[in-house]
Amino acid sequence: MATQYATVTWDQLHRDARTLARQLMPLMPFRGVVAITRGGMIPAAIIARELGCRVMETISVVSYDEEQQGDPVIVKQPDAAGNGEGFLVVDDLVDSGVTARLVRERLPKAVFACLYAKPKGRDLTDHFVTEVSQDTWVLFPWDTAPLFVPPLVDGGRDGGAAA
Ligand SMILES: O=P(O)(O)OC[C@H]1O[C@H](OP(=O)(O)OP(=O)(O)O)[C@H](O)[C@@H]1O
Ligand SMILES: Nc1nc2[nH]cnc2c(=O)[nH]1
Ligand SMILES: [Mg+2]
Repeated sequence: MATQYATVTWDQLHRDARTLARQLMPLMPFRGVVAITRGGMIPAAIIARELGCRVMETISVVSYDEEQQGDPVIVKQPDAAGNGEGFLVVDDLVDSGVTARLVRERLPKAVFACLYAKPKGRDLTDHFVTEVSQDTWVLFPWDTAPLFVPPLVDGGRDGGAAA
């Protein structure tokens, strides 16, 4: 169970996706990009734009219900990617590594990249931008919304420092 949360803004996500694309430039060209849905779709689109990739495929793995992990199942196959040769697989993050392991079994020849990596899953990704601790739950911009926080003088929590 996560003991802390890290909020990623749209700006930060875009910067991190561009940083990852820069890391991947030496591996060009790719035949296409495979996004692990759903979390990998926006990072994959940003990276495909930076690398000039027009061919995009998806693989859908279902394993989490909120923060609770179950057995992973591929509910949509990446048929256009064959065994992954020449393809770049993109996800938002690796946590336990369960999703990445299953996708790598399905696409053994692909290069795997994600924005954020927790220690347990780090070795399952070929590339990542930032490591976060295992007990941190990353909140992506599509998971969150800006909220009104009452001023301290009105009895509000410390919205800036403690949020
Ligand atoms: O390394 P793991 O422990 O497998 O966790 C990482 C996976 O979990 C999240 O996806 P999720 O299953 O929540 O689905 P979503 O992308 O559709 O939100 C995240 O987007 C990764 O794909
Ligand atoms: N949003 C989100 N989904 C996850 N799936 C596995 N770990 C995480 C995480 O830290 N944040
Ligand atoms: Mg996911």
